[in-house]
Amino acid sequence: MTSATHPTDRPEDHAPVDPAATDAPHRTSETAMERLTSIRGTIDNIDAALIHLLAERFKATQRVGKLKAENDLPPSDPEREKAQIQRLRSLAEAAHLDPEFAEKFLTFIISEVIRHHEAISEDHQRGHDA
Ligand SMILES: C=C(O[C@@H]1C=C(C(=O)O)C=C[C@H]1O)C(=O)O
Repeated sequence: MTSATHPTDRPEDHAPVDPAATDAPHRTSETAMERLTSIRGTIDNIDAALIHLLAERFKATQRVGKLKAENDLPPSDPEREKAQIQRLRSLAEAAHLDPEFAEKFLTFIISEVIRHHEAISEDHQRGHDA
């Protein structure tokens, strides 16, 4: 590979998000506690972003759950899940994240989504039976 434009070789796939994550020489005047506090600030921001992203994802999957219930579609779609797992595993590899962890994380989220879809479907059925 000669160029840096290959999808798995972009600089953003490798650059640390947090400049404080490196041991750059200009940071040596800081105490260890100052560095810890600074890095923890970054961790807190990332955790907040994860919560907001998950909230948006669940809003979208709730819409899918309603659509499926109204159209008699099953709560889960194993083929779609297989494709998502493959995609996230390769994104994880490119980002130097453990693909096993990425798969477990996605599987955990999807299992919660399916639980919601089953509940939406049962509610929908009950509404029609009443
Ligand atoms: C959201 C859907 O429903 C389920 C949940 C999925 C998910 O959380 O990504 C994927 C597939 C389905 O098992 C869907 O079918 O797209």
